[in-house]
Amino acid sequence: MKELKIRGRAKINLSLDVLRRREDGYHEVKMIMQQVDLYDEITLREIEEGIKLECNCEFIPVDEGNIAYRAAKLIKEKYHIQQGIYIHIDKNIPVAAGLAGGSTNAAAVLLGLNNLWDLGADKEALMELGMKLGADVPFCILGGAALAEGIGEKLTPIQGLENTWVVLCKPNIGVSTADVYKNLDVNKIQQRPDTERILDALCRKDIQVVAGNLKNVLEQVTEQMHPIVRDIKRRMLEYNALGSIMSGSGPTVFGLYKDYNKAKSAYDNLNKVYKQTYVVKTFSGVEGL
Ligand SMILES: C[C@@](CO)(OP(=O)(O)O)[C@H](O)COP(=O)(O)OP(=O)(O)OC[C@H]1O[C@@H](n2ccc(N)nc2=O)[C@H](O)[C@@H]1O
Ligand SMILES: Nc1ncnc2c1ncn2[C@@H]1O[C@H](COP(=O)(O)OP(=O)(O)O)[C@@H](O)[C@H]1O
Repeated sequence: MKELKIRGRAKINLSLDVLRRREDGYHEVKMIMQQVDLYDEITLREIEEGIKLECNCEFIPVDEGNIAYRAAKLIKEKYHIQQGIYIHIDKNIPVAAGLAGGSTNAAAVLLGLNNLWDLGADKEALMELGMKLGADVPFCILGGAALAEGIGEKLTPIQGLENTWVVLCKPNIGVSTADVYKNLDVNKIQQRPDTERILDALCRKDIQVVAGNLKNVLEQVTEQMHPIVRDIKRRMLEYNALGSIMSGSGPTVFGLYKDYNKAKSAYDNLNKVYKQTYVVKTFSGVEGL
């Protein structure tokens, strides 16, 4: 019976703009996504039949409610695979945090099973399949850094933030992405990110300008429900972050640092109050870098 281990990494949004609400309730976005080296480890092991999932974290579903389970089901159906699969998720990424924890598990299952079963699907085909599971799944398959448009599935790979320290801090609350989008009034967005400016600064590797222009239009919505988000952001800046915003629909707030000692000091201070605090590097999408 074959076995494979694969990492599913978290993402942050360096910018997040919402352009309009579509008829189907989804929103058209324009956002800059960046993977970070905080990951869940997924083990895939062949079994006789069916799909069996286990996770070291007791409060996420282990049946069809788990997006990784649904990813395995989808690929088994699409490629008419009879062989069963056991999935183990060793979870490090906080749940319902705005870091694409579930999406990255689904992406890892699609990438891993394609490999384990020699299905020969290219990344594009897997991304198309991933789209059926969630808007963030295609990016988690692509990896690295990208400009995401459409509902998040139209991806253009870009120069990302290299060798940058990221402090992530999640207060002890979970946020539903659907609720945040529901509470957003697209006509009342006051300040939008200057996406082109950030893209240009990324190309020039000018982290100061990137950090100075971070902007997420969902922040205001989540902040209203959970004012603690504003407080963490204020503290992140107090602890010398070059820039700080909320990631995705939140509630995780991240800060960018060039200097490890400053990042570590911010981590030490925030970790005294918020147990789900991490200091990690940006991830370029290539293993071993
Ligand atoms: C906000 C973002 C930013 O990267 O990330 P997270 O906070 O989830 O990490 C994404 O847009 C989230 O993507 P993802 O979490 O995959 O969304 P899905 O599971 O497809 O959708 C969950 C719900 O969010 C809303 N939704 C999602 C994406 C989108 N472009 N417009 C929406 O309105 C829909 O109500 C949908 O039912
Ligand atoms: N493999 C998974 N990992 C994390 N959460 C999952 C998973 N499968 C299903 N979920 C559910 O999806 C919801 C969103 O979790 P998550 O993907 O971590 O949020 P976000 O997209 O904000 O990062 C949670 O309520 C959780 O119970």
